[in-house]
Amino acid sequence: MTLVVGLISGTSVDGIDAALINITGRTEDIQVELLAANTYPYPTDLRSQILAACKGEAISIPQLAALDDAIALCFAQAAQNIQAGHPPAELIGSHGQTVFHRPPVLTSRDVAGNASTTLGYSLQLGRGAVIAQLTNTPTVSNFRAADIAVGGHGAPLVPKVDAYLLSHLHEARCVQNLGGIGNLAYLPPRSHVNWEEKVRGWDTGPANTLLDLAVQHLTDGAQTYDRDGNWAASGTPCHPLVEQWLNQDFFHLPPPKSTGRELFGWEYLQQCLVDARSYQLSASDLLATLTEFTVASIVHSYRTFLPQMPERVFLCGGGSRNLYLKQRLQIHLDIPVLTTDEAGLSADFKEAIAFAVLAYWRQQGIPGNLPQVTGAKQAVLLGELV
Ligand SMILES: Nc1ncnc2c1ncn2[C@@H]1O[C@H](COP(=O)(O)OP(=O)(O)OP(=O)(O)O)[C@@H](O)[C@H]1O
Ligand SMILES: CC(=O)N[C@H]1[C@@H]2OC[C@@H](O2)[C@@H](O)[C@@H]1O[C@H](C)C(=O)O
Repeated sequence: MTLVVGLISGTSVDGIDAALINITGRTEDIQVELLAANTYPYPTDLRSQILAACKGEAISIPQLAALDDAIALCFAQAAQNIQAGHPPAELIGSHGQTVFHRPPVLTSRDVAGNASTTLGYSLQLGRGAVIAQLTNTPTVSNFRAADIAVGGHGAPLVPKVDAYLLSHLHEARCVQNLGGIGNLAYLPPRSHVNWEEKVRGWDTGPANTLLDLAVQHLTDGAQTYDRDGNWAASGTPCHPLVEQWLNQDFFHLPPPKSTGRELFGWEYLQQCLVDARSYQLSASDLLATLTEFTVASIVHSYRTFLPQMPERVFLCGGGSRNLYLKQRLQIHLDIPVLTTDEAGLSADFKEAIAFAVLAYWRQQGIPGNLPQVTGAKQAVLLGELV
């Protein structure tokens, strides 16, 4: 039994998700017990600085260093707070805060069809050495770098954890994360020969980023998201606009693929607002249309790139609490749409749990990436252990 803390702040930049878990077993036989979980919001000023960096605003190297350590300090505090009242954790897995993500780019193809790509780059702030020092606990961080160095996207990394915690003996499942960005893990039945090799995963596009930015725009910053999707539910989606937005190259790229706020961020929303003008949409229609865009991008991704449709879909991430989004997905997919809570794994804290498991695998010498998901040349140990 190993007690591990997992920490992550995702692309929504809404705060640090922390989970304290007990791990037994290794891969096929791994089991996790969630002992404590909480979200610790960033101080407002720090969140603004992070969002500015994500937006691509200029930042000097001394400012970057200060931001890195301010984030590390918050992560260390979260690690300490989540352990209150429990025996001390043996290990911390800290994803950190993504401020930049660039997938590998295809540069050329030779006559035999072999692709040449530039390496991707993904920057997570909140250095692990500082967290290890402040918490006096071995810490694994910088999980994406090793996968990227062997040609992968460095994302998504959670599908291997999903595979061992959420796959079913006889049922093909999808786990759909609805964070700032959406991503899926396709889990074939475990009874299939070599089922692990048939696991798939990729980023589906925006989940909540555009919706959140639109709500902030419509309320002059008074609200940050559409609670339960109530506002969008009072509108009507504009289907021609959704079709137009789905023409974006990203949705037609075959996996492996990953994305971030660099593509589906503030500038993207500005273009959506311009496009929406010709349809004279009300605020609620705009939110319904952006919600439908998220739903359509997921459904298109499943129908185009999955080897077969799953029998059930399990949602996780903040968007799984958006009842309107969930309802629209259910209607379009026409298969049962549940949350991972209903499969025994917290929908709100699954990513934090996953980074605790990935840290544990790093310590145990077990690779954490799935090459068929990230596009890496090989399976590698993920993260740096301090
Ligand atoms: N009750 C709710 N109703 C509607 N939306 C919600 C609700 N709760 C959370 N959300 C949405 O979920 C978002 C946060 O989701 P989450 O914390 O999973 O994202 P993240 O982990 O930052 O992103 P990613 O997985 O892309 O890294 C919020 O910004 C909000 O849009
Ligand atoms: C670079 C980065 O932080 N990517 C995140 C983001 O948020 C969702 C999606 O895009 C996913 O690819 C990834 O996160 C999860 C934790 C993953 O690696 O599986």
